[in-house]
Amino acid sequence: MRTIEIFDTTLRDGEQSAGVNLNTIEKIEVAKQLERLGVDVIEAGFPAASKGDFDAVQRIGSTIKNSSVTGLARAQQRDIDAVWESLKGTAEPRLHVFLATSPIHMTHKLKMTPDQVIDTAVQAVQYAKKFFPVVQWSAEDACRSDLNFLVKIMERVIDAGASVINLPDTVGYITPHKYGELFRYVRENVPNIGGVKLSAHCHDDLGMATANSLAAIENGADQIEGTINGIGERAGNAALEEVAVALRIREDFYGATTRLKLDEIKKTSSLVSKLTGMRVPANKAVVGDNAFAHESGIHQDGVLKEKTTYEIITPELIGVNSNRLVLGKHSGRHAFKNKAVELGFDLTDEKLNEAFHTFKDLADKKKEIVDEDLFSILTNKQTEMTEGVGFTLERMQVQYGMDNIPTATIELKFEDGNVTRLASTGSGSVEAIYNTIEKILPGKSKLLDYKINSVGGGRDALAEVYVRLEYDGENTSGRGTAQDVLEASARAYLNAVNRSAQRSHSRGKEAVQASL
Ligand SMILES: CC(=O)SCCNC(=O)CCNC(=O)[C@H](O)C(C)(C)COP(=O)(O)OP(=O)(O)OC[C@H]1O[C@@H](n2cnc3c(N)ncnc32)[C@H](O)[C@@H]1OP(=O)(O)O
Ligand SMILES: CC(C)C(=O)C(=O)O
Ligand SMILES: [Mg+2]
Repeated sequence: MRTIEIFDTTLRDGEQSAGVNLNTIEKIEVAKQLERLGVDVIEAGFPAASKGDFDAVQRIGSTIKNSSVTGLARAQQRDIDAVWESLKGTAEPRLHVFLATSPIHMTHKLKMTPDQVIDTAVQAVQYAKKFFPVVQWSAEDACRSDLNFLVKIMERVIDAGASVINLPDTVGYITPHKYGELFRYVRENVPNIGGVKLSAHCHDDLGMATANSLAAIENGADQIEGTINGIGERAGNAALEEVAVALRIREDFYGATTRLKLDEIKKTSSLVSKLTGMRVPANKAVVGDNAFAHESGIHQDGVLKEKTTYEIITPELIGVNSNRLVLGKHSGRHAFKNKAVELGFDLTDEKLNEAFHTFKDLADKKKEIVDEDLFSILTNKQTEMTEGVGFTLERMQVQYGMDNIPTATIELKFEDGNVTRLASTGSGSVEAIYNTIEKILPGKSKLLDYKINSVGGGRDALAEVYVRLEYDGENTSGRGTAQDVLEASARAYLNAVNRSAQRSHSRGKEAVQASL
């Protein structure tokens, strides 16, 4: 049985999803969960893109021990240096460097001739090899590239030292049969390809990312790139959980496996969904809420008689816990801590204690506490921002009546301890809240997007709100959880503003350090 390496790019290509913006603490949590899932490589970011990306890659590189960590670079010394600076202390620093090879990209975007593209790619790989033991080179837009040109440039970058070659379907254009042919063709025609790993990187613009990845495996790909829940640029990337579970369920056909611990899939999916605010559709393969639900009589009858009539994947395979009722208001710290560990959290005693109090408060108000509630409480605690930056919601009162104008009165505490209380109206309760908050805040803000989900089920479920804002000219996003939708809405707004404040705070600290 062949083992396919899994290259996860949730934190790089996945974070390129419109509206997704993870901070360093959140990225570290995702990376730790990817490590538990057992991915071979974590692409942690694009260090040259920003100071925030650089820091996140550096911190992930020093935190993660059981997966390789890599960073993306353009074929430029500056970008390669940034990846090296961020990863040089790690056990096996890896570089992922790319350059487009399709006529469309070379002509219109890079404004380079094919020969210039070859020279640039070769120089970048040669330069990178001075530092990195493993260099992966990607032919961006490989699937719209001329085959002979691909063979020629691959031969040159392999000579220059690239040991992994990725053939991305950057715009999700190719079909499974053609993608398979591409892998076979380069294996048979690039003279120095022996010993080089071939990687597939698919996008889902035509809904074929998983099928294309599997076709690549059938035709000799050694590594599959993708993201959790298939998030990513435009329609997203190949969903790694789909590829891995397809390999397991159709082992008979593919004869290939991965090192993933499949029972960590559900947890990883929930974490990525929660932190990015990108909800997994109920009908999504493998991780959707309905993936194991049987609705119609004939199906239910079949499943009751024999599960395999309508179930090809068991919930247990991906770590779905059928025992949903776990803790209640009479539970103590030990049971809570056990459950936190079982759910994959490693909080400090102090944070665990704070999370326990939040759980107890919720248990007083809510009939049943389910895994989703605990997951939400613990993730919020684990990814909580540094104390003392931003604004705190002290009090809120909202008046709503069908014949009245909704009015919100809000008290916010500033970083320096000052408290401001104001009231304002709006056409609805949430708008009244946001108008009031905007009046109090010193910066100028504009709401760009608002989403609300319930956590778990039942009429007393927690509400989780995601917002995207422009605050002081910068795009930011935030999330808030509370039992009341209005409180969750206010908390999400303030969380977005505080994340923006924290970024300016870090920039300010760096400027002071640089001037010393
Ligand atoms: C298919 C993919 O997913 S590619 C990865 C996409 N990810 C990102 O873009 C990460 C976020 N990006 C950024 O922060 C910025 O775009 C930066 C910091 C990388 C670059 O910013 P800027 O220097 O302002 O350039 P800008 O983004 O406007 O344009 C990209 C430039 O890189 C060039 N370029 C694009 N790809 C490559 C490459 N692989 N190698 C070398 N140059 C490249 C473009 O031709 C363009 O050059 P030009 O300025 O000479 O026209
Ligand atoms: C940078 C490369 C690998 C990429 O993301 C793509 O081509 O889709
Ligand atoms: Mg991509």
